[in-house]
Amino acid sequence: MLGHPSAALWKIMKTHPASTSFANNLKQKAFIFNTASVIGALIHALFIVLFSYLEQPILAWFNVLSVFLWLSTLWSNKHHQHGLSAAIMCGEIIVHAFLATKLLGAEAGFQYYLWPMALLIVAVPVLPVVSSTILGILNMLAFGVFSVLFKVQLPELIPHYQALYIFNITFASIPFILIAAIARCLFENQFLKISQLAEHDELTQLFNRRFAQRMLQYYFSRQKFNTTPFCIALVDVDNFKQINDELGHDAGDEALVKIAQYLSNSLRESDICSRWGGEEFLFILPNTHIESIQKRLEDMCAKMPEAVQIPNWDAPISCSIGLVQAKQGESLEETFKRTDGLLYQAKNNGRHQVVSDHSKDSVKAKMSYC
Ligand SMILES: Nc1nc2c(ncn2[C@@H]2O[C@H](COP(=O)(O)OP(=O)(O)OP(=O)(O)O)[C@@H](O)[C@H]2O)c(=O)[nH]1
Repeated sequence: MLGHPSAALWKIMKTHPASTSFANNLKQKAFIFNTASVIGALIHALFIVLFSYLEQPILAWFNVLSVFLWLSTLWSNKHHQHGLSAAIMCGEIIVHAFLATKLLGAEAGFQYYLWPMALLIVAVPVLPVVSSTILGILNMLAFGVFSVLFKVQLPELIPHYQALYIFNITFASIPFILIAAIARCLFENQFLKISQLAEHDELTQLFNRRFAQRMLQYYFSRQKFNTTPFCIALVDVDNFKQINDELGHDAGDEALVKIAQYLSNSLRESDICSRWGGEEFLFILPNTHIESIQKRLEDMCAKMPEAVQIPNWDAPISCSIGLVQAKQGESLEETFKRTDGLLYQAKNNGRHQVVSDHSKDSVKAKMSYC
């Protein structure tokens, strides 16, 4: 069973390899790993020169091998074998840090490269979380052991050590910060994309019913402690079936998009305009009394036929609205039932109007050209 949302997403991506999320995911991983491969190969090429200068032939020759290993990860990245790339990089860094700290001592600072490696392997999801955490811990264990165990082996190199130490700390910390920044950007981007998909209606780009329901629950839960009034309006497009029947479903969709734009543009920024389903929309209007909002909705309703027009359709496109102000102590279901009842009245009264519970006897605010 897939309990966690990311597990569900992972399953979708695996079952539908052509999906955008899967392609984006591969692209992002390939970008991170290709960057790591190139930077890794360059730094190790630099180390060949450095170790030759320090007369450390074992380390110089090992770095020749390292350059090939890091370049070989470009091949595994190309074939989306990022787990293999991570294993090669991780293995190389551990052996390299071991050799360098053993031969030069921990003061040379080569063990610090284990930090960005640990971060890369844990932060970028190329291996299952347990394996990557174990590998990350292994890197950090190696860091601790090498730092404690290996003392300076070649005292004559001491004048170089400060420069070497600063060089290593710098080159180890740059990828560390970079990986953290990339991981954060990816997380934020993906979070935004997923929230956008989860909370918005695909056709109209308005908030969807799920989001509106959550917001309704939020405002109702707050109402117990807060006396700020808020209103709800249920908006239903009039005779929409005719548009679909006569012009086809695509023209109907086009009309819905235009209607949605018009409705949401007519509200304040703090109001929530959602697609409740089909040709029905729900407004949540916080911090507002019914007296002030009713006039605005009447205006919106009156101007709609002029504002919303689609090709080959001369009949006015209008809507009917049921509007209520939430009452203290009333449940969400009861309030919603009232709103639905007023919308029903608006339809029965001839459509293209706002009916609210503004006055005691449910004032009907009928538009001049109904
Ligand atoms: N094109 C399109 N049509 C939709 C969509 N969702 C619902 N509809 C159509 O909206 C129409 C709703 O019809 P009805 O419930 O009879 O309502 P109506 O014709 O608007 O009549 P009244 O509400 O009584 O004024 C149906 O034809 C649905 O197929 C959609 O996403 N796209």
